[in-house]
Amino acid sequence: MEDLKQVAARAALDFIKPGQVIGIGAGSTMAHLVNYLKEDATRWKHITTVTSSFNTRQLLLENGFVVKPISEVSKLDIYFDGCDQFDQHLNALKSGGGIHTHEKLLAAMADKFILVGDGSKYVAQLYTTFPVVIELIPESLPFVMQRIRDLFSLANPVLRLSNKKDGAVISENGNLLIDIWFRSFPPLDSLNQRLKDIPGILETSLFYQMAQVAIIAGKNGVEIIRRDPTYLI
Ligand SMILES: O=C(CO)[C@H](O)[C@H](O)COP(=O)(O)O
Repeated sequence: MEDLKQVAARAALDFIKPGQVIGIGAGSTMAHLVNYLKEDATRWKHITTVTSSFNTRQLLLENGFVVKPISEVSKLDIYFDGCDQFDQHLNALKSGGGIHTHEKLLAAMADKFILVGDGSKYVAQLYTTFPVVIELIPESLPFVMQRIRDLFSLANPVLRLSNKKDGAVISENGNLLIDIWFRSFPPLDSLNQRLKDIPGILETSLFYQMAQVAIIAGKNGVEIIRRDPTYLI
């Protein structure tokens, strides 16, 4: 039997047209999407894919899809991705994977950025159960830590460490990651800019008003949510 992530992934197929350039993000929901594309390979063999994720790339290649490097693409028809959590305005936290810089790049270059997930991801407003993650250049670590503590008195910035090897997690760009644990979120509309104004910080895992559409699978079926109700899908 399909679980809800599979149901959401299957519903995503309705948005794709053969021949399109499709971005696919990270996580188990995106793996289900790749599997569904593979199941109907004759229909989907002519799509070109681009991905922010090492694991998704491996899966796409194993299943015979064309995968273009991000560095060769400036525009996508659609970017699909999961998230940790998103709210009614489709603001999303994409903190778990630590690959938000590439994810945000793909989201920004897509005509449509579509969040895909099961109903547990959809919350009235974002909770601080997930951190906001920042990617920063290694040299800036002590400065950025201090500046975050100065700017946000109730924030706890924690360097992300690897549990599979000694030392810090190194991003795909050779940088460090800091998980910023907020007791309550500062206003979301200015949070990205306040963080990115700190020299050394490259990008944050808060996707503020970026997604146009969300596909959510719940007990009562699939719901399609648009950030702007007049947006044509
Ligand atoms: O945001 C993400 C990575 O940063 C993933 O998309 C998110 O963790 C969703 O994973 P899953 O589909 O397994 O629930």
